[in-house]
Amino acid sequence: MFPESSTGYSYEDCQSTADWLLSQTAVQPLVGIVCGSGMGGLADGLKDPVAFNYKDIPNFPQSTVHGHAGRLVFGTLKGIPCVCMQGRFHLYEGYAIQKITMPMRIFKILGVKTVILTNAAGGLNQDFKVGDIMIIKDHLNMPGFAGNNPLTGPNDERFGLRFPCMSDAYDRELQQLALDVGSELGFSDFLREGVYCVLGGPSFETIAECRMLNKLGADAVGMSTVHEVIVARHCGMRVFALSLITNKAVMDYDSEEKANHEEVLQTGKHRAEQLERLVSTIVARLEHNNNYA
Ligand SMILES: O=P(O)(O)O[C@H]1O[C@H](CO)[C@@H](O)[C@H]1O
Ligand code: HPA
Repeated sequence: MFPESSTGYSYEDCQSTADWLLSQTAVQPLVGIVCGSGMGGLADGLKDPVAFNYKDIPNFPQSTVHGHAGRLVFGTLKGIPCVCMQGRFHLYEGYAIQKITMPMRIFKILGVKTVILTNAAGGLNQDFKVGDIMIIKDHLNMPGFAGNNPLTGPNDERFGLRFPCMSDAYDRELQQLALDVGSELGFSDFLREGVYCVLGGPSFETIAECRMLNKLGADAVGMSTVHEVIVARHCGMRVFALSLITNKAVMDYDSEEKANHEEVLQTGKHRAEQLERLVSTIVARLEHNNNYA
């Protein structure tokens, strides 16, 4: 039904990739970061970086999307050991859903406790502006409604439960921490909270689809993150996620606007510096609160 839908990576495959990585770097990451489209600069903030091209990592898929460099970078952020995906995988690249989410299981075996995911998204909420940063409080998993869920297939209890809860997917303490940090940094004017909806892509949404998604309760729409969140929660890591609103979803037949990937990458560049400060300050506070678990 879906590409290689029943064949994920085994626990042993993930373990051997994690062992290979740990044999090449002294960094034992506590925080895992995923960079969204055009947000790869987050990884450039890591101190004493050790970087691996995805093509050199055993079992790793390759990045095929412009704006996703395809490197796994280890290093420290404000003294905290981190690993950063400079480029993620998407369903529309043709990978099985188990493959695009496999890095979350590698994170877990590496010792990561908290995952911070970022993405570029179209704003459906009419109050949102391009350049706003939305703290994700919940999601709508549209591919999941059609049966395409990354946990499909045999369940390995070493990763987690057959039926994991998702009502607490986005850690509430971390959402509050991000609001506090955003306020201290003077970012409150462009910091929002909302519901992220994932679609398969790669075509952008029609006007009717955007209207429908907004009516269903989505504030932003994109083509990533949710699958990673499900797998990260399944194996017990804490999750914080945010969307950069890179474009306004077109909701009006009189509009001349057309969604395009160049605009998405451009907006990422404009907000890069603030995004990096927000994420690195949150990471530093994780240490302060000692709230890794
Ligand atoms: O979600 P990220 O990886 O940030 O990328 C977003 O930007 C791309 C579309 O411009 C899509 O891949 C969408 O999901
Ligand atoms: O408008 C969008 N739709 C879907 N994915 C996206 N990623 C960035 N912007 C968008």
